[in-house]
Order: sequence, then structure tokens, then C-alpha cells
Amino acid sequence: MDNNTIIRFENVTKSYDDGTVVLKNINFELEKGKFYTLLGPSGCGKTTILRIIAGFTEPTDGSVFFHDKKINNVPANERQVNTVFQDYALFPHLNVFENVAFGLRIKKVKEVEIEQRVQEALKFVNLAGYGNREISEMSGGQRQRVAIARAIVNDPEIILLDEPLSALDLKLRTEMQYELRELQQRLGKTFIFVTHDQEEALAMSDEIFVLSNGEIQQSGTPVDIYDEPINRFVADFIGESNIVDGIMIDDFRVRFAGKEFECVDQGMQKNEKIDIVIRPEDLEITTVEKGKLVVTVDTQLFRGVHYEISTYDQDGNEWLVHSLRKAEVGQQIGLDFDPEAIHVMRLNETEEDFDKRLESYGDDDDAN
Ligand SMILES: Nc1ncnc2c1ncn2[C@@H]1O[C@H](COP(=O)(O)OP(=O)(O)OP(=O)(O)O)[C@@H](O)[C@H]1O
Repeated sequence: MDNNTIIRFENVTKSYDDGTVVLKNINFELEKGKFYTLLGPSGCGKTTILRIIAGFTEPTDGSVFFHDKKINNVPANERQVNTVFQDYALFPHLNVFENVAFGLRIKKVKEVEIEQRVQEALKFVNLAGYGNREISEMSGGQRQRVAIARAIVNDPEIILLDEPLSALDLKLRTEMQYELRELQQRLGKTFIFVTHDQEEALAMSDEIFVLSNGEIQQSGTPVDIYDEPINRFVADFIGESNIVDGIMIDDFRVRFAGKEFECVDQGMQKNEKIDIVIRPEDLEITTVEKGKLVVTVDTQLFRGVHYEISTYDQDGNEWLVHSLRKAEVGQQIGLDFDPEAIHVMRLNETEEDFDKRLESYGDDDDAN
């Protein structure tokens, strides 16, 4: 294990007496000082992973390591971990200072030290001078910051955040995304953030783990996951996608929507059945004559920066287009795209095999 590893899961499984298997053989290593996000739909097991790291839930099988020490049986209060909960779990009858000081008082830290550490934590989250305020006098964003101050005042090595922004309205949520990311970088601690919001995950993380049904589907940087989703689930969950069935003709040609197209070599077998992804922003509207695909415009929404245009081809496949240009509903148009825009996915490929395949086919920018 490398020195920077702070948490390692080795074949971690969690099941309940009623037979529900919530986590299936989870393996990962997290490094010190990074911002990680566990992303997936409701019920996929995100919170269970956080609870196992915090020590609130014990795995049924497998091992959890903190640095190189196995911690399966270490009680929650002896772990270098603090959690920020979705509802913040602040005490309404205590003021801001006392909310932040609470954990230190339980640990019987000296009064002078409490005063100094709480003030420092409040300053860190830009709430210096707010100590005497009641919680009811604080806004949603400010409460969020109190909850974070309460976590960092204990100086833990890891901060767990369970959907901490979901109670905030959209504008504040975006502001807090910047703020949390900036705070994590200033603190230099490991943050593990849980969300079902892909935009949040893409905006904030060093690394994302995409989960579904108790399994890690894919992990990687936001850019890697967005550009190279491993399967339909990930492609659909991260960003917006056009996904259709296809066949690999040879290394540089692929067939879908009833036609053949030039593509970039991705190490597939000839005649292999594949899934094809093209992102809406990679489709460009052109004339019917020039279009690689000919589609009919179904609906059109103005999204501020672009038009979101839903179209369909002669086989009934839907093609979503993000375009700066408007189209006319009912009109036939052409869609153009680069060979690089065609992303092919092998059916039922594991993440390990996917990584190997991309490595052997030089899937990076210097490959050109
Ligand atoms: N004590 C329990 N007994 C049986 N099943 C449980 C128990 N606790 C949790 N589960 C189940 O485990 C699964 C994963 O729950 P978990 O809270 O980890 O999901 P999640 O991805 O965090 O979802 P959400 O976003 O809705 O919080 C769910 O299907 C849940 O019903």
C-alpha cells in the first residue's frame, strides 16, 4: 500500500439479516488530502460506505484499513473521522459557538483551548463573530458552515459529508460547491462526499466513484468518467447522452442507426456488438445533405446557454442535441459529428478490463 493511502476497502461486503445485500465486494484506496465523491442513485449503498468508514456500521465481510491499520472493530469515537450530515444535526437550543464546541466539551478539553479552537474553526468557515448567534438566526448556507466548523474543530484526518447540500436552493448550492472545494483545499484533509447529483460530483471532486446496486461501476477523475464512461449506466448517469446499439465493423469503422461511420480505434473485436455514446454537445446541426445522420426535430427548449433539441432518426432512435442555433420543430435536419465524438462501450466489460483496453490502445491526448 502506498504511503499516501488513508483508507482502503478490501473485499468489503455488507448484507442484512433480511437477505438484502447492500455492498458487494467493494475495493478501493483513498489518498490523503483529496476530494472524493460517492455518486449514485438512491439506495445504491453510498451512505453505507460512509457509515462503515465512520464506524457506525460494521461490514459483514472484508477489511477496512485506516493507513495500514485494520479498523473493522475500532469504535466510531476512536476514529480520526467526522461526519457532516444532510440535515446538519445542529442543536437548536445551543448557539453557534456551543454547537461547534460540543464535541470538545465531551472530550473534556480545557476551556482556554476550546475557546481558541472554536474561534479558529469559525474563522475558517468565514463565520468569525457569529459565535453568539442562535442557530435559528442563521441562513441555510450559514448553518451548513456551522456544521462544517463542528467537524473540523476536532481536527480529524477525514471529513465525511452525506448529501450536505441537498437542503439548499440551487443558487446557494452552487455557491457552497465552490466554498466546500476551496475549504477542502485550504484544509488539505481528505473529504468523502456523498451525492446523487452528478453536476455536484463533476464540479467538486478529484475522483468520483459511480455506484449502482452496491457495486462500483467506475472510478476516475470527473473528466475521465465524463469522456470515457464504461457502460450505459455510467454514460446515462453522468451528463446527458445519446446511447444506441452498434456493431464494430473494423478498428476504424462502426455501424449504428443503419449506417457506417468512421471512428477512432478503441481495441474492439470485429463484428463485436457494442453500445455507442455520443454527447449532445458533440452533435452539430447542418443541412440534410451534409448530415451524417438525418433526423426530425421533435421538441426544443431554450436553456439559457444553448438550445436543447430532441430529435429522432428514421429508426426511431432519439438524438438529443445541444446547439447554439435554433431549429424548427417538425423540420428535417442533418447532424454532423467528428469520429472522436463516437464513444464505443463493450457490453458487460469490467472496469479493470476497460482500463487495460484503453491503456493498450493509447486512449489519451498524446496518442494523436
Ligand atoms: N438496517 C437495514 N436493514 C436492511 N436494509 C437496509 C438497512 N439499512 C439500509 N438498508 C438498505 O441498504 C440499501 C443502501 O442504503 P444506503 O443508505 O447506503 O443507500 P444510499 O445510496 O445512501 O441511498 P440514499 O441516497 O437514498 O441515502 C438500501 O436499499 C437500504 O434500504
